Amino acid sequence: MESIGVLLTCPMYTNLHEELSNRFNLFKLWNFSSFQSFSQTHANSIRALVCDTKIGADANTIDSLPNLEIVSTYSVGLDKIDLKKCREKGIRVANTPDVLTDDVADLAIALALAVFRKIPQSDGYVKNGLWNNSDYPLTTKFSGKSVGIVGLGRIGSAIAKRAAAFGCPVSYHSRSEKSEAGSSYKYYPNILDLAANSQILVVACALTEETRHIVNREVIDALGPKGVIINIGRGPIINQRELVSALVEGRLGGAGLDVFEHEPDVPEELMSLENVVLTPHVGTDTVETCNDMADLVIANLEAHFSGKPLLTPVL
Ligand SMILES: O=CC(=O)O
Repeated sequence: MESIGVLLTCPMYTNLHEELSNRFNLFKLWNFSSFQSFSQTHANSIRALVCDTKIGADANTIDSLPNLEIVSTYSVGLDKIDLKKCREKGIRVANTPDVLTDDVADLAIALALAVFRKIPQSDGYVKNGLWNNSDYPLTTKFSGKSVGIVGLGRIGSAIAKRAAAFGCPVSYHSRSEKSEAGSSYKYYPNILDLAANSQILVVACALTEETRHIVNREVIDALGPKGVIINIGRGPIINQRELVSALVEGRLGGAGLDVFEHEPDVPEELMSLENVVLTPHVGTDTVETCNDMADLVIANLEAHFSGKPLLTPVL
């Protein structure tokens, strides 16, 4: 397969780069001054595109690569890929579901614990030598808080399982009621009702046109001044302007955020808030999971170019 041209849209995980270049004729887009300068010379060579949550495959990129057959994304999220265009042009798409579910669900719970128990602040308290002066102030209990999950897919379900183990009653909102959730989790057809009946709202759905800004001012206000939002999905699912003003004005109790509307830019106002814990979109970023994701990206490419079924097809 050494002659097959594969384009990597941006730096991802070095093991993935190495494994790809061992098997394919790998082009790294960031080694060129612009997409135009790359495509003028190499567009015809590219039969596969490997992208991720930072730089995906938009309509222009897809149209500029006349021999593109497959997009294999190093992510479960598909919001950076123009799926309509891929469908129109018969381009296959594969992603990396399942292997990353545990890590993202773990981070959701970790963020909730960090916000309620003020783990980053109490760590700073010890490291800054303040413990000798006085005990750390009391925090808030996480176990037993009602958790509302937006999106009960693979990751949402894994969060639900974890939250239930902490004694948290779990409810959810999604497009339709999930039969497999049975009587364990209460379904709310309306996200406002979910927020009004939850102490913690966890955003775990995919970003689509329907879910963009689904968490708006009304939803935030329904959660209220003691409520906490956790977002491990995508930034634009929450109206970030409304989130920031609710936090600054004390209309929302706190937030644990791994994703942002214009990442890596993070609103300045969030930096100094005690009730906010921020992580830089690292939900899947453990060595174990990144190795599994990289293996899946490559396995999908190899399957495609050997005429075998994709392991995790989207299209
Ligand atoms: O955000 C991470 C992913 O979509 O894999």
